[in-house]
Amino acid sequence: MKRVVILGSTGSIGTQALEVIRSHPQRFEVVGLSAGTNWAELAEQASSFSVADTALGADEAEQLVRDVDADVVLNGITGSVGLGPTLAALAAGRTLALANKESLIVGGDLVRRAAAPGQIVPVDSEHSAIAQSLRAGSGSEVRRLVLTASGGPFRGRTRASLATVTPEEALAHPTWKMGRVVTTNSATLMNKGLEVIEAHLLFDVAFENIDVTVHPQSIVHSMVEFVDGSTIAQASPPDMRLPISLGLDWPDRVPGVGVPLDWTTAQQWSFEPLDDAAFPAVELAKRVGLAGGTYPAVFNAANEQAVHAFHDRSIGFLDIVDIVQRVVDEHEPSSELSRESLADAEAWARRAADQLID
Ligand SMILES: NC(=O)C1=CN([C@@H]2O[C@H](COP(=O)(O)OP(=O)(O)OC[C@H]3O[C@@H](n4cnc5c(N)ncnc54)[C@H](OP(=O)(O)O)[C@@H]3O)[C@@H](O)[C@H]2O)C=CC1
Ligand SMILES: CC(=O)[C@@H](O)[C@H](O)COP(=O)(O)O
Ligand SMILES: [Mn+2]
Repeated sequence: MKRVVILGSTGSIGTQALEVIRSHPQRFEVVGLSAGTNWAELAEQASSFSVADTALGADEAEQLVRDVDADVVLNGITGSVGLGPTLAALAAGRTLALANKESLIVGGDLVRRAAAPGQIVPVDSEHSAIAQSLRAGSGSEVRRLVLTASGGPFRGRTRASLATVTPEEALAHPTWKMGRVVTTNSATLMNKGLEVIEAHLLFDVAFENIDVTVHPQSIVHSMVEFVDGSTIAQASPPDMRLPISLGLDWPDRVPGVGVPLDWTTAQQWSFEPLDDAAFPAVELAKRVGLAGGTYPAVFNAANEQAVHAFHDRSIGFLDIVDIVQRVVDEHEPSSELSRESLADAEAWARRAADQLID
């Protein structure tokens, strides 16, 4: 029986994790829940799962992780605000089932140094796919990682045609139902940029050996190419309950959690190159990841600011990545990597982005 704390329990990841747990009571027990501000839904969840320990906000979530004895902490918080809870889970020796990619990307080596081997289990579907594929070979046999991308709702569009798209259009993801920020990031391809950095940090593969291919069906969730030319991929219908259940019970698989593929439709799978001219976010992310230090924190913070401004209709869709690019270009990196230097870099980036937004 795995004792599980769910951070971000009221969100897309959190509610799906509760679905997995409810349907497998012999395997999992919820012992802690946290949300941002949605106290009513949090209270309902706590009552429904008989959970005594709950938290509101990132600081309380960080304390909950320290106080509650658990085997696994699922971090399903949105944004770099999840960094504190991520570090607390690692320090407490919990298995960290990580959906909150921003905490790893922003924390960088601060998070990597805090994690024991295998302590972080990726929940992000591409990184779960890579972790599953890596079981087919050893680390030294890996030549390349290939991240798949749906291409988002604007796949095939020219940059010029994207100037006037609306928040509603950006949220119409073709294959996944997710929270607002990650869905918007999928539309700008910032999500894929973030995921390239995430893959580098999780699997220690050089950026030059991490590629992106657009796969509109979101069935193949990513692939690993080995030195002998063999490529191992993980494929399943787009359903986050599968990577979530693996995050909770790694390396064991939870029977019946996902619906198998219907192979008679496999001929509809397609792959195509990413249009870097229309969607420059991935190339920018690789530069940011290579620079490291406080650059990823600035990259992500500027994006969080711009995404919120886009949804407030203060800026246009193309302004999001443009603002991120300009803030990154203005950044003077800190020489040290600490929670303080990261917080300072993020605060600077949010102010710089806000000046460009206003
Ligand atoms: N949804 C998906 O399918 C996927 C998501 N991810 C990643 O997982 C993470 C969560 O995404 P998703 O579930 O879609 O997001 P949602 O926006 O649906 O949920 C976010 C959760 O975090 C909570 N939260 C928000 N702000 C804070 C805060 N300041 N302190 C504490 N808790 C907070 C929210 O609480 P409240 O309800 O009170 O606002 C909510 O429970 C993201 O990093 C995303 O990139 C990765 C792959 C797939
Ligand atoms: C389900 C998941 O992991 C998301 O991060 C998803 O990858 C977003 O889809 P894109 O491939 O469009 O970014
Ligand atoms: Mn993903």
